[in-house]
Amino acid sequence: MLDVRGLKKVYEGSGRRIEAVRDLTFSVAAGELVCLVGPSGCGKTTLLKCVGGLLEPTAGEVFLAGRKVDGPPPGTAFVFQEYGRSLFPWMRVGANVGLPLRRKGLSAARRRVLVADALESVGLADAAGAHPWQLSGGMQQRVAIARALAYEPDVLLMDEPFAAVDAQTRADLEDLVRRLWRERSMTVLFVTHDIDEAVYLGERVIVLSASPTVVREQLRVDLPRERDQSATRAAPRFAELRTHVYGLIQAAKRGTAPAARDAAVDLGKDSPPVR
Ligand SMILES: Nc1ncnc2c1ncn2[C@@H]1O[C@H](COP(=O)(O)OP(=O)(O)OP(=O)(O)O)[C@@H](O)[C@H]1O
Repeated sequence: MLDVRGLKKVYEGSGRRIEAVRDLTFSVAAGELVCLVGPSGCGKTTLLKCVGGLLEPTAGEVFLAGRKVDGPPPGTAFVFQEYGRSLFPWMRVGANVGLPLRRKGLSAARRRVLVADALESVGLADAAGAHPWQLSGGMQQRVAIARALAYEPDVLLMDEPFAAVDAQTRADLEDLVRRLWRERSMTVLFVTHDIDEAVYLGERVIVLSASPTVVREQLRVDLPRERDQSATRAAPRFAELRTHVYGLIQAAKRGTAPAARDAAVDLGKDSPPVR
């Protein structure tokens, strides 16, 4: 579905040259929910923008459903971290959610159905007439998710979408993403710097190195498909996986290989190979 091959991104300008992403290669299968996790500043946002066609790679290529990405691909929706900036404050919630649908050339009646359905999916059926600033941060982020859903994307790209909400709201939104992923059979690429969030949400976790970024390891999350904030996070396997990823991230920050004991943990034997 999604193929990232030899992706490199160098920012140049004002006499500075920053190699944000060095050489990234990985694939995401159709209908997979994959979390990308890495140290702060390792180029996660840069990578996601390249995948979403918002930024041109310096080298390498991104393919989506077999087509090379050279601009925002149809069928792809973004949810960003900064919901406050991604919703238009002067537009009501329903209008915000329906805005991208205008590009699809749908009838007004069909747009109304999609907007209502998306708001219902995120538990905000009653909020269509409100302005974003009348809602809490968590509700605003649910509006941003509804806007992405209304577009009926095949691929949902999420860039640290819950970084700015409180812990309880975050847990609810994590469960919302897993539910919507299952119900709508979307491919989801979810970027986070939060290790627990990556392991809780993902069917697979791709761990990135520090910048300039490469894939450090990929591991399959062999937790039950039905996840629960209490039971899953208390499971020994959850602890094992998060400890392993934590070790990788710490080693990435130091620029060293992970400790031998940690590397020996039986993890991700069925993971796709890192190419
Ligand atoms: N437009 C830009 N111009 C120049 N440098 C940039 C630009 N955007 C990002 N960078 C640099 O590229 C590197 C990676 O940044 P990026 O935002 O992609 O990382 P990140 O992993 O998403 O960060 P964080 O975890 O803090 O959100 C950083 O060194 C950053 O300063």
